Amino acid sequence: MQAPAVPAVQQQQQHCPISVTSSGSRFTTPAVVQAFRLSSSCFFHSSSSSLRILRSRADQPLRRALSIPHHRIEAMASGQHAPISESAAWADLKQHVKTIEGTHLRNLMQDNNRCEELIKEYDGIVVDLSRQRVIHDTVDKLLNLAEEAKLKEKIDQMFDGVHINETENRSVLHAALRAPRDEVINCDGHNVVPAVWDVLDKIDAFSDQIRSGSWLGSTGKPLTDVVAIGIGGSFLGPLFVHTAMQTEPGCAQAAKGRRLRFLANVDPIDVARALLDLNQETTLVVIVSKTFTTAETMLNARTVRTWITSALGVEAVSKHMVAVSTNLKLVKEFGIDPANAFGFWDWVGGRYSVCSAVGVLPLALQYGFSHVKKFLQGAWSIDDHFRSAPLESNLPVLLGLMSVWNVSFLGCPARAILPYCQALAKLAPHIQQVSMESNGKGVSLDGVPLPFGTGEIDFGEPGTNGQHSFYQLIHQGRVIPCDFIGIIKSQQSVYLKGEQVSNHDELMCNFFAQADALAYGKTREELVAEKVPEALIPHKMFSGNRQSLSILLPNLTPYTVGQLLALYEHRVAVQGWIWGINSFDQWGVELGKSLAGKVRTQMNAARTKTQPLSGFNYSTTTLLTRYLQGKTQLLYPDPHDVFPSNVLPGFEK
Ligand SMILES: O=P(O)(O)OC[C@H]1O[C@](O)(CO)[C@@H](O)[C@@H]1O
Repeated sequence: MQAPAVPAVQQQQQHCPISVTSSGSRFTTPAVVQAFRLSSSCFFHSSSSSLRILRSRADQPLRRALSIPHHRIEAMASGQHAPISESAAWADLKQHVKTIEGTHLRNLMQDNNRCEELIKEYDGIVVDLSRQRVIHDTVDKLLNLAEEAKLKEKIDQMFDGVHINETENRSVLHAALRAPRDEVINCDGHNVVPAVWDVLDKIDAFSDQIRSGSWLGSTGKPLTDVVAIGIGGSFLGPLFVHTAMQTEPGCAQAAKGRRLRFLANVDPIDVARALLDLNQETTLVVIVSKTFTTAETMLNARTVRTWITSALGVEAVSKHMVAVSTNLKLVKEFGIDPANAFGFWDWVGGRYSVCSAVGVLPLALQYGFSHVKKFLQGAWSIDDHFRSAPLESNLPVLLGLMSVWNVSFLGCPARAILPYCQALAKLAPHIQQVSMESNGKGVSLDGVPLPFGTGEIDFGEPGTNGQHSFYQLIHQGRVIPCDFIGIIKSQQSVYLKGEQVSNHDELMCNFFAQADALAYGKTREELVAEKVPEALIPHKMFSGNRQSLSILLPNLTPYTVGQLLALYEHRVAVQGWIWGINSFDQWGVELGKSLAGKVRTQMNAARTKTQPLSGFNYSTTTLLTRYLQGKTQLLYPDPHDVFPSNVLPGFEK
């Protein structure tokens, strides 16, 4: 690795007088040097004499000489951190963009040494970064940026249980959820690993009771079907892992005769879909909510409780409903025996909770705990790598840095997640939440508006389906950095006699082809050589030079699913730490929730007392009025229970 670049301010220092005269005052050398030191650091501290000088009325020539804007001096004085974009490492990367703009991946890919340097491997996972628009220097400069952002310290702080989620005053310890029994991970002075394993052991025993039939429903029948009710992080992660495990032969075998459904949306259509063909007598309902207050989840929980009790009576709740939450008080108030509740902790963020009981319970019920344990072990393999590997060979760090490079320097705010594996169909929706809820922020950790955009717009579909959908835009329209994810040994094997390749090989041919198509493109010369008519040449040209990265997994087992999950989770955290934001809160979801509450109150008043709407703008009033006048709506007051009635047309028996 190269030596860190000389920070811009230090370069200035070489040209700047060592003492500055301002309004007749002469500043001493140490003050100027100290100011230089402060301005070259990402972290600014108050109470230094240089700050007092800089804030004084006589400071203007000095500030100008140091290129420090007044608002920054004030921020320094109040203890705020400078945005990373004011660092020398950031400026150096901005400058470096010009060098990269003079390159093309078509040429960069010919440098085998470069490619070799950019292909990384850990615990069976190969990450190929050679199709990123980077050269050796770029990686060095990104590592300088990581150093400037104190990335290593941030990673250590996370694993040390420091309250890095500052706005909620919480630790961020989802890694502890998959730590081996003998690991020590402290939060507020206590090792949390034993408590994690208490819950895992409880899930192991409970899932075994359900699966073996030693726990029966209220009418004495085995509970073969599970409906997990939850939304956001209490849904997307478990759905992703379930979808990935469903077709894995060992898991499929273990799940024989069982069904796992998810109910997330408050839309009654989702209720109908989740309950279709299920029988209350053989159904176990798991209510999953970290807070146990989420409006959608709680209405769905009450709805399904009614579905259970209307058929089996109120006493059936104790046999047919369990809960996963950090709020065991509300679980009890809901009517679920605390003995049938599986807890977790406020140091687990909702979108990082799939390795807590949130995911482990429904998945263990479906596949048995032993399979889920392997998933946790896979995630821990990456956790351990993340906390201990040097940054230059640390997979989540490198992935995160590449994303920062693409978003903040190459101007590509979106990212496509393209698994060439149908079992990973729910990876992109899950990572959408992990990434966008974490990093879609507008202010720094200090609450200061950031002068650059953060976060990525994540979307994706499995290949090759995506190829027949949005890849046109990726090839000839906008530049969207792509993550290609391929599997060496498929969960399923099909080879038809007489076909050139097996079905999985056919899929993977596309995986390999797409990355090169994006990188190389197709030139006018190539088209001319192919005798393409002149009029069509502009339409058939591909600029190429479109970056992607490839992740190759040996197979798709619970273990590698865990690895993939942790890889993305930590990558997102790396991005957030570089940008200087809090990736672990989500205040941006609150406003819409509270406005929905206001609409709910008025909706009820309008339906029950035909009260006129008030306080809404013209647009909302018009649409709400039209909605309320609709003839197909339920009429209040006649709140008959939903089940068994015909309010779910098409699904009644
Ligand atoms: O698990 P809970 O508390 O019901 O929250 C569900 C989801 O709602 C959010 O708070 C906001 O969408 C997510 O962060 C969370 O995963």
